[in-house]
Amino acid sequence: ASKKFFFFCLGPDHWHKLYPIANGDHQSPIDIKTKEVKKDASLGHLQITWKPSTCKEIVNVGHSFHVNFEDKDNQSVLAGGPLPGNYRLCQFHFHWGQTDEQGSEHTVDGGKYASELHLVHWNSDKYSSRAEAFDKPDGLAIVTVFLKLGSGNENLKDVLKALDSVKTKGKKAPFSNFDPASLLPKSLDYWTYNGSLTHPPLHESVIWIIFKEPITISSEQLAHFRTLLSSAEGERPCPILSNHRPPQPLKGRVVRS
Ligand SMILES: NS(=O)(=O)c1ccc(C(=O)NCc2ccc(F)cc2F)cc1
Repeated sequence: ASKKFFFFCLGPDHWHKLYPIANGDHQSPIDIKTKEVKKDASLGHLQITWKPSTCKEIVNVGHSFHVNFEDKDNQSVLAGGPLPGNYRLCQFHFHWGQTDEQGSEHTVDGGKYASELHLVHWNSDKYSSRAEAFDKPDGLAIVTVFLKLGSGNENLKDVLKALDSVKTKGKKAPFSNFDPASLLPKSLDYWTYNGSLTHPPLHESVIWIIFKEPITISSEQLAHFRTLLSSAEGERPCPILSNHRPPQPLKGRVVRS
């Protein structure tokens, strides 16, 4: 595991040596070229049922932080849109950059946002756990919200405050009764395409659902993300200044809306 973690830290250009799928045909993120998006009338509305009571804890995973949800039953689920059935919410996390001018993983017509929120769900109709679902082509559905540099986001305050209790790698703290729907934009119009996890093990197991409308985040809130440490308690502090993978080749895939 430490070898894998070491590789992780070498950065995206080295991952293919340990994870050959990094050069696969369904890698994420991608640049969304809006003129090449295909309108698909068969795509329905998303059905989002997230229960704040299933929110459980916040964890420093070394390269980011995860807010984990209780996923032993179908209380917080996603369905509709491009999905064949129910997908259970298991965690959300953010990606950010060294400066406010970059940080998102997906880009739109080459444009980068300051940050990107991923709400990770697994196919609980077909698989019995997230671990079983994680490497299956229809295993995961990740709802994505762009964060545009602007005024402070009131709904991020609780998450940012909780960050102060998980500063160092491996630390976790209780985090309950948070409503992830408070981080959604007004419009639920979305793009969708098939891709992968954006960092190792890079499984090509993700149905991506990306909202077109961003929410906002302030420069101070972004700076707060960057105070998170990849170092463990007692080690020399090493801030996580950026954790976003650059866009990958589309390889003939079609983005639909
Ligand atoms: N940035 S992203 O949204 O694309 C993303 C989401 C989740 C994970 C993850 O949990 N990886 C560890 C992991 C944990 C368990 C498991 F079974 C497989 C596995 F990849 C990686 C990337």
